[in-house]
Amino acid sequence: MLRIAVPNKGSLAETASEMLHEAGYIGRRDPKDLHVIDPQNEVEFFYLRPKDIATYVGSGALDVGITGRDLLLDARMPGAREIEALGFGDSTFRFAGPPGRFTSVQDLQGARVATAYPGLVDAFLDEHGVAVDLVPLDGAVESAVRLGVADAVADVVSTGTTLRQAGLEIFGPVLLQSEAVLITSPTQAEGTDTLLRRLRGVMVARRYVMVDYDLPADLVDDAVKIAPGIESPTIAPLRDPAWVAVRVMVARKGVNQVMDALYAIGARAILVTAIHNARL
Ligand SMILES: Nc1ncnc2c1ncn2[C@@H]1O[C@H](COP(=O)(O)OP(=O)(O)OP(=O)(O)O)[C@@H](O)[C@H]1O
Ligand SMILES: O=P(O)(O)OC[C@H]1O[C@H](OP(=O)(O)OP(=O)(O)O)[C@H](O)[C@@H]1O
Ligand SMILES: [Mg+2]
Repeated sequence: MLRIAVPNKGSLAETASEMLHEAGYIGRRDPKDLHVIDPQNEVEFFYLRPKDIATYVGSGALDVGITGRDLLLDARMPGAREIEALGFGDSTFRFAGPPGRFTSVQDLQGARVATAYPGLVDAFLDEHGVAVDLVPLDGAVESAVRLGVADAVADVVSTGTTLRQAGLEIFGPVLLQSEAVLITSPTQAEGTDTLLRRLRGVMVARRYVMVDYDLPADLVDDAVKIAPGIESPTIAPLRDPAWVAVRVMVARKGVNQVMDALYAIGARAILVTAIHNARL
């Protein structure tokens, strides 16, 4: 049985569980369940704090896990490595301080820096030759400056609202672009490939839609330039020999622009349908 670590709460938990469900695995019946066995798929799920997942996987106690790239780096577990970015839980990791107080990472020399990711921040500052006084906190680190326990913070930024509300301004380099990732233990366990293929299928289904439309046959080259698909569109004859039916995968994000452009060149009966799953 493949032993899989899944976030039990926090920003990544819900989407991670949804993806596994869409990939055909059974999930938790109760949000308090710590361990679920899925004998049909020969996997076992362990619901753990996202911050701890790299520790379990890096030590080999569990085979694979879903966590954040920032949490993986913060754990400093040389055994655990990222094998796939999962396309959700995006964030950036930044320094912030009182407006105008710091402009570059070098300005942090000797300052007190509060963070819930001391491993990640320490490694970054080491690389840049900056020595600071790290103040490790568990969360809500934005308040540390106002409350006088730190001069600056290093934290996850998504919309930037929390920083703004705390009266802090981002400065210096992006430490990291993070998202949810699939990580594996040093020896990639049997069954990991199947899990990976299933998760890739779910990502394709989330990112793409299927577009069907009818088109005058002499416009196929123009239409294929607008929507080339992943491999190549399927072209089928219609009863009217002057027309064809086209079926093509299109990125969900830009599908309305693609529909407008296809309509503009003469495509009609343009239909968009969801893809529920895929193996490319
Ligand atoms: N807006 C966000 N706030 C916090 N973490 C986020 C956000 N968006 C994405 N993430 C990612 O989620 C992971 C952190 O999840 P984790 O569950 O540890 O913290 P959390 O979402 O802050 O939960 P909690 O604070 O309730 O424990 C990181 O990989 C982080 O980059
Ligand atoms: O840029 P934003 O969209 O405002 O999001 C980022 C904030 O969200 C998270 O905090 P969370 O609510 O998880 O609380 P925590 O600090 O206690 O973890 C994170 O630690 C930042 O503080
Ligand atoms: Mg948090």
